[in-house]
Amino acid sequence: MSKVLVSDPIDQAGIDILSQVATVDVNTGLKPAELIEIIGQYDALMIRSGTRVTQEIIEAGTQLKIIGRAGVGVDNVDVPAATRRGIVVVNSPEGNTIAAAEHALAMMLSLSRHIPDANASVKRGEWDRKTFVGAEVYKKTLGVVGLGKIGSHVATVAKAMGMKLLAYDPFISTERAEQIGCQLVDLDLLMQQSDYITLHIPKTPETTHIINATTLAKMKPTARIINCARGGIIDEAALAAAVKEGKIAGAALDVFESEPLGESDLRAIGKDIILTPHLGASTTEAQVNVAIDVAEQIRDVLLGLPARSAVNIPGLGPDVLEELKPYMQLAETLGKLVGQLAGGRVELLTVRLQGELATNKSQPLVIASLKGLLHQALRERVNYVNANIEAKERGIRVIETRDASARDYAGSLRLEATGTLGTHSVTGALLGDKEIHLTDVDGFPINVPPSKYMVFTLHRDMPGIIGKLGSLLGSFNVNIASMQVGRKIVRGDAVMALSIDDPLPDGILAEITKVPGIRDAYTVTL
Ligand SMILES: NC(=O)c1ccc[n+]([C@@H]2O[C@H](COP(=O)([O-])OP(=O)(O)OC[C@H]3O[C@@H](n4cnc5c(N)ncnc54)[C@H](O)[C@@H]3O)[C@@H](O)[C@H]2O)c1
Ligand SMILES: O=C(O)CC[C@@H](O)C(=O)O
Repeated sequence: MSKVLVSDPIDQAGIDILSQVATVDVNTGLKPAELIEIIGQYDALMIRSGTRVTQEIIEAGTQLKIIGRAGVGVDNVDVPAATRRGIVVVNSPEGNTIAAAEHALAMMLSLSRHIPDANASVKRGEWDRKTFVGAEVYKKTLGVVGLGKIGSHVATVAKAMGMKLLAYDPFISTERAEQIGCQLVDLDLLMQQSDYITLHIPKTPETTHIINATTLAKMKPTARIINCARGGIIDEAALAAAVKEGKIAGAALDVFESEPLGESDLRAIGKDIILTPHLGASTTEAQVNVAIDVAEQIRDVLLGLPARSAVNIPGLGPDVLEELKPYMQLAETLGKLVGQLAGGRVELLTVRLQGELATNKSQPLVIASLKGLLHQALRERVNYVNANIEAKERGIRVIETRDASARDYAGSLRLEATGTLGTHSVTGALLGDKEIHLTDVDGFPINVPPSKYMVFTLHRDMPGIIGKLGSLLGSFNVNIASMQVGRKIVRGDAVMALSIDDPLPDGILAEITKVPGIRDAYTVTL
């Protein structure tokens, strides 16, 4: 049975799902060295934001197939390192959207009405109605930085509260922003004109300290800023100084450059700064959503099924997978075949989508072709996650072409591999939408279903050659299951495809090429 380590607190609903297929160990609060020590026994790791999955941990996780992040941000996972190792990284892109958006809205209202400090003052026995005079958000301008899932929900609710909306998001169309009721502006204008600014962007090299002393200086002295996205998007030292010096009216932070928050000037500022300990996703509803979402994906991957929200398998969403799955199997088989025919080191792979297939997304088919091509060298180490990287690292160039006019089959796929030993090509199609057939090898038309063990020959089409090959294989006790010859002209060059019941014993390939008329022979395991 597979083993799953859950290293941050997750809802029981997730544990129940994982337990259907695996032994689940919940072991939270581990130090990095402790995690490194035990991770080697596990097939899957499920985390929230508390566990930092570094390259070292990934390298120690020799059995790991999947890392599941019960939440949105995967910035606590070294995704490139996981990808290199072929480990799928999944998240829950939508499970806590509402929770995080509502936390940002709560922060905005708490800031404008000083609720945390007013509450603390009453609890201390005071009745101070002067210190806590607030401001209304109605008719004020909210600047939303990042108009994705959370930013859009914040904007929609804020609009209903009568706020005017500005947004900065270079990857969102004006039409989309207008649908939500936002005017798209650049960051400078947003900083200058907003009364409240709320951040909903990922932490990337571009967004790190995107809010700094210079950008903060552009804000109105009455304006307030909220960060429920990621620590490090705001320069905390610059923010503390801006609030302390009255350059801006206040700030509310749920996330920090380093978590848990250590020594910080932010703690020393009174009612104008509100701090929460990364609570954006901490609602009962969100925790059930993300736990179920991610646990289901871990379960599926452990059962050999695809994950629906893998962050490191480009272009392989659930809809694409469903539609292209049979063609991906075709691509992988053709990749295995052409790689073995080419032998040696392949330098160039040309993937041609033909007929109906020409209108489809090519990326999944390229990934599957590369997975097949690299199987010979990497075996189980290559998968949909790392096939592209492994190919790049080996210097394999990929060219994608399309030919919608190729109509022999509804849709077909042609792979051509050029390597140190020459060029070979194979074409395949699906019969009845499912059954894989090889329809061409090295330009010679054939029509055979691939089988596990095959032999291909390039020979002259002449009387007696098939019989001689049959007798030779028979003399070595090799049983032929099927045989087909493809030729372009009578008594010209031809290709023979043989399916055999067992692997070809060592040394026989050389004997085959000694048969008069046979120029080349290849053995293939699919
Ligand atoms: N506090 C929490 O507990 C909590 C909970 C959930 C999510 N989050 C964080 O909230 C953030 C937003 O999550 P989401 O689900 O809305 O993500 P999302 O991917 O739906 O939206 C992010 C938006 O940011 C935009 N963006 C990317 N780079 C940008 C840049 N340089 N400048 C401006 N815009 C940019 C994208 O175009 C996208 O529209 C993430 O950082 C996520 O990790 C925090
Ligand atoms: O795990 C958490 O509680 C935080 C999750 C949140 O930061 C996210 O990115 O989804």
